[in-house]
Amino acid sequence: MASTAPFAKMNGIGNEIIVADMRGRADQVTAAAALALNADAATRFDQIMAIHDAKTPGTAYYVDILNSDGTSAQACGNGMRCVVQALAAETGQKTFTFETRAGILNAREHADGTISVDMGMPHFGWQEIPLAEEFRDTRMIELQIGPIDAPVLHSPSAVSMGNPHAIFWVDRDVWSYELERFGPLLENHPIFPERANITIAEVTSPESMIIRTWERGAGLTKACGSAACASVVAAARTRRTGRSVSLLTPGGGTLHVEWREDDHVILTGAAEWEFSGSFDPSTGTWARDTESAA
Ligand SMILES: N[C@@H](CCC[C@H](N)C(=O)O)C(=O)O
Repeated sequence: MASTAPFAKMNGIGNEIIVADMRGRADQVTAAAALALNADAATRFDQIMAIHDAKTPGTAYYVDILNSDGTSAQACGNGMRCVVQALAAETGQKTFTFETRAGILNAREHADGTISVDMGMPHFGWQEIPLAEEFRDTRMIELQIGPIDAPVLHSPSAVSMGNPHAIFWVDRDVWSYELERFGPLLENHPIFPERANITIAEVTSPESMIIRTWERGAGLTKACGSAACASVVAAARTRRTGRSVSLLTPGGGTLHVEWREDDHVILTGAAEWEFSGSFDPSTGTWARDTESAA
């Protein structure tokens, strides 16, 4: 294997993450490597979080995010928690400032091992999300799926958390919807020029909801952190919940999201290491560390 980089297979409450250590190197994880890693059951992932040397003074690292289809993403809340856990274990530090395509973000590991990531401010303008046509009010946009006179899902809220999200509100079991069928159609709908992450959300109280997400570039996942943030912001904007909400996700894990009065959205939850190895960032060829678990 040529010029390998260390990686850790991790998960953020079930969101499958590869944390790749690209520090001290000038190359990138290629789309071909992402596709190869995702094709192997042992390294199948939803996102790769590639940690690079910092580009901007005041930040510790630049984090590049790749979806399992090889495309780039601006934000990944669950992946950022995995990055923090890996770096905290290595350095003993508890707080970090990162740069991503979406901008600078801060994160902290708490004494109980949970991690909070400041996901920045949400954006609601149709050009910021982006949408393909003008919607003055993105709390509810015109979009539906299913029969025209009896849509199965309709009128989602649209939000940017650095990446595009559409939240469809439902009042019955989120599992009763065929998200695996509707997800790809909605992700690639012409209204979303950069595609979108598609979430079905059931509000269960002013402080709780259940969500399922079809992720742009990754499909159905066990959790999506930026979708949790987008769902809470959209729910609070439409007076469905308050600004501090716990979310049950498909993997059975819980995330907590607080939309602070200063407009920043804080995502809190757990992260878990599974095993470590090394890989070729240009091809995805990999080997497991011999002392690794599982
Ligand atoms: N799993 C992530 C979101 C990943 C990015 C997304 N698929 C996109 O392309 O925007 C999370 O935890 O936020």
